[in-house]
Amino acid sequence: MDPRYDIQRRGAGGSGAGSPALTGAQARRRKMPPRPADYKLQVIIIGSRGVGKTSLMERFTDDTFCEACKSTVGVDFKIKTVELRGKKIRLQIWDTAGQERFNSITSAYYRGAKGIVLVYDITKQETFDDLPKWMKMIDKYASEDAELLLVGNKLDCETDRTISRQQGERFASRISGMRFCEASAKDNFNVDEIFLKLVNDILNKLPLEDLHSELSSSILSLQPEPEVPPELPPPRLRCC
Ligand SMILES: Nc1nc2c(ncn2[C@@H]2O[C@H](COP(=O)(O)OP(=O)(O)OP(=O)(O)O)[C@@H](O)[C@H]2O)c(=O)[nH]1
Repeated sequence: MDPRYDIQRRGAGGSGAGSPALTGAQARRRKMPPRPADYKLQVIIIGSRGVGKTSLMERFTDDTFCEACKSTVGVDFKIKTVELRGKKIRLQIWDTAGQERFNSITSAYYRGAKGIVLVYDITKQETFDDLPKWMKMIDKYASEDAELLLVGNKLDCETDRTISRQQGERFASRISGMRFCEASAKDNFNVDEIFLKLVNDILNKLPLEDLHSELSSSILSLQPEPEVPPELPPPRLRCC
């Protein structure tokens, strides 16, 4: 049994030598502290303006969709805890601005990401043509072992499609280890799969020592975490 949970149960149950036994009602009133996450992972979503990066993140974290989203300025993030393979994983998802003028800000977030979701819009040729430019950003700023997933978004707009599924697959197949899928943030199609598959691949790839260090950093972060990791610039503001 994982010793961490053993310690927590003893604390919460109060049945140790020095603690008086609780009545049933007292025990029910006393809340069990939430089980800490086993791992903490960061993933980043990149791609050209308007492809649906924010929409994919918000669909996954809050199950919401905004028809008229404001463009992201700089970066934003959301956290979602998922359970996978019996482990609790605290996923920090960084949503970046697609506009090139923010590249100097967004590039700072690549390094810590264990997974990168590169998004294009299946109805907009230019967002697909931009992919090599995003790959250059990945090569320059991301960790070499980051998991990569290419996503063709807006699958609900099939009638306006300009990029075939085969084109997306072909692009991904030319990049070592890159996975591919099509999705729709609007219709909530394949959105959970994007993030869960990525997390699963990250867990598969992490060497044992890394798993242990991810684990210890989770154990250490028992106090509330700062809204923004201190070494990073402040999150984006939304503009019209
Ligand atoms: N039809 C359809 N529209 C979508 C989908 N995902 C996003 N959109 C729309 O596309 C527009 C841009 O979405 P965002 O999520 O803001 O795109 P983004 O990539 O974050 O854009 P930037 O922040 O400017 O880089 C919005 O009007 C969304 O409603 C989708 O799956 N289908």
